[in-house]
Amino acid sequence: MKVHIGSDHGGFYLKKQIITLLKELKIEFVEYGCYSTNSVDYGPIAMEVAEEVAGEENSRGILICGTGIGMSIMANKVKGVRAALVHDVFSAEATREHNNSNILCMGERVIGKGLAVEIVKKWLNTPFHGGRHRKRIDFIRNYEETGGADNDRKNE
Ligand SMILES: O=C(CO)[C@H](O)[C@H](O)[C@H](O)COP(=O)(O)O
Repeated sequence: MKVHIGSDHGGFYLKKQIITLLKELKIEFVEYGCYSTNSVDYGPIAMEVAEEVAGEENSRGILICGTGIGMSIMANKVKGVRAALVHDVFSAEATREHNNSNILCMGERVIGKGLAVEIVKKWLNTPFHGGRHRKRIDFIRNYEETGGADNDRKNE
């Protein structure tokens, strides 16, 4: 698995700490901006990471800003991306098992390093459960591809 990791200025320090973790875990990664605490916009960074993840099989993304919200909104605009904004370990596990999320978003102004590290470890190591969750993801994918034209609007 390869991890694409980026942040804006609001997530810069936490990105560096997570990169240290990825090195310790010997996980291949590519770092994207930003490269200092100078103010930048999260949109272009989220877009770049999200497009890489969407275009490369078996890759994942980690995006960090002040809250994780701007990053997750932008990343989820990219077809094939399922970005999850996560600030607890339970959700980190659930979003892998249920949503097969391929991008993890976090907010440096929301959680500390210790919790963020536990979230990343859980998120990286938890497999997708498939089964009933697969058709729910297919529903989203179909919406992306067709605008929902033939999505069944009934909940079965
Ligand atoms: O997009 C965000 C909020 O949803 C991020 O937290 C940004 O990092 C934040 O908006 C940046 O704010 P700043 O006041 O420009 O540092």
